[in-house]
Amino acid sequence: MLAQSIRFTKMHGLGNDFAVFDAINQPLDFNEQLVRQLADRHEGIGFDQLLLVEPHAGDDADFRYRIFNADGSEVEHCGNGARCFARFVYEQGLTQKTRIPVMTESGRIVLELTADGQVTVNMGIPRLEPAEIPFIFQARQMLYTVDLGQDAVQFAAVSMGNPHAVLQVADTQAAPVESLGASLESHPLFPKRVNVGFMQVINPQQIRLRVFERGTGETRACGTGACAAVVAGRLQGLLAEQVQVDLPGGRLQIAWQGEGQPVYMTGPATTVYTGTVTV
Ligand SMILES: N[C@@H](CCC[C@H](N)C(=O)O)C(=O)O
Repeated sequence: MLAQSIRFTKMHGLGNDFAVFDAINQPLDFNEQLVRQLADRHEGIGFDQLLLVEPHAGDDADFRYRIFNADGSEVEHCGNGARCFARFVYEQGLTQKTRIPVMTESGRIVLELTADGQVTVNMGIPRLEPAEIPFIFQARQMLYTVDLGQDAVQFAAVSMGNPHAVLQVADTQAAPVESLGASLESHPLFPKRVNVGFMQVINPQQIRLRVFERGTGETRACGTGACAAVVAGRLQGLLAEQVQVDLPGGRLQIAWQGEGQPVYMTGPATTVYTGTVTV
């Protein structure tokens, strides 16, 4: 096959980094192996996720937003990526709108570029039934206990379009993010694997959070993880409607009125550089 040079933009949301590709103006054909190769931080571009901007057929959204983890798996949603997606389509002149409806694998979300340079995303309504996460458990519970061999762990399970387990910890600095994150990520009770958040409640308006992401490992920030943690914390009566989430890479504002309502996420989206890569 002939080598092809393709344009991309390197972006990040609080240090959760992306290569964003415009698949409207250039022909692209990614597969799992190519994504892994491009994600390699020594031999590729290096990123946590690859984001694809595609046309959307239908008038319910302006674009199709696709997401691939660094391990090549295609996933349903990415919150930090959604903010970068909005900045990308606006900066590249693919839209003049500042309120942009996009279609993801898990449904329609709305991205809004705000006057202060931030991006607010209506992240949709969280799903809590085990089958919707998906999580193999008979009935919905506020907290689930799962045996991991020597230890039993307790967590809340939330789908923000993608699956999350949220554990409460006394101190995120001391939390076993790598070891426990990896064991839960691929636990057989989560047939599509899971993102694992470690949440420290500072007060009802503030949490600290570290996330071991499915298909990537620990990232500096996880937008859907921040939403899932606030949903889990609110359902347990620990958090207020507006919560500041402090991640290793910086701060997100999350707002959730309660069950049946969408979650709103606000934070920055940064363009780093534009380049070409030959594949
Ligand atoms: N970094 C993301 C989430 C990316 C997808 C996730 N790893 C998954 O597999 O569901 C975010 O900001 O939400």
